[in-house]
Amino acid sequence: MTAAIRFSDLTLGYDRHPAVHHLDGDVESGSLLAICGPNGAGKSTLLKAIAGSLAPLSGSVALPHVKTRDIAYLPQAAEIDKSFPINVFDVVAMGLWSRCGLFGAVARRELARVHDAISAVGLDGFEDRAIGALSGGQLQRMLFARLLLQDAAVILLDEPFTAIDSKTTADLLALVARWSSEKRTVLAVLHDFDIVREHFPQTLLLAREKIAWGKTADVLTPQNLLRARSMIEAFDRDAQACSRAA
Ligand SMILES: Nc1ncnc2c1ncn2[C@@H]1O[C@H](COP(=O)(O)OP(=O)(O)OP(=O)(O)O)[C@@H](O)[C@H]1O
Repeated sequence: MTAAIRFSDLTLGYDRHPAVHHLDGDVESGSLLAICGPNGAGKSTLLKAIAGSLAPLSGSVALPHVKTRDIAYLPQAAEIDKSFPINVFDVVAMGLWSRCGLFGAVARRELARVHDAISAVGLDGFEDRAIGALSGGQLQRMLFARLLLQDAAVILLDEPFTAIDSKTTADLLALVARWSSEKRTVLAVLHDFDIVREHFPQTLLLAREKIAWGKTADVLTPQNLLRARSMIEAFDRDAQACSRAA
């Protein structure tokens, strides 16, 4: 197997308070991996480290065959500033930044690609709409259009279907399936186990450390889920350092 992402004794945290402890393992290139776990388990923290926006406290996360520009990251909806005065077209066009530069003009030939991406997520006619005037589902469709244009080898999705209706979820899951068929590596933080069981062959169950990682049916067992919950409930918020030896 070729590893797209390699975790080596990875410990992550904020102000030296660990949030993810001693994670080891490889994410296989082209795999479709769900990251599950209770609130506060460290799932978003892990995606941020893979995206390169959070440096490890110790250990490493490596993407041996992937350039930084080849990672696309969809943050949680709560992290998007909807008051920013920008329209749908311009947000989606930002998906081209690795080719045009962040503030570069979109070349004429690229305009069609932006329109195609907007169309692919069902937002035809919304090009000039300010993002503050989009519904939650429309906003998520727009962000998926941007991901489409990024054309990345590794795609990180943080709770992509939270508060999204079933039709929009189904449409966006079809895009995830398309990315997977194109052999891209897709990691998604998800709370809906029905979606995970149906659409994600592999799962990492996290509760500040790895509880289980492998085939989804083997990971999402009542025993593992109970263990994950009790790990989070037992967590000492004031702990300065990891209690396990590195
Ligand atoms: N910027 C930050 N500064 C300090 N602590 C943080 C920060 N972000 C997250 N944390 C803490 O790190 C721990 C893991 O948070 P994280 O957001 O990764 O969890 P999660 O599994 O994604 O949770 P949820 O399901 O609630 O989104 C939590 O205890 C959280 O309070």
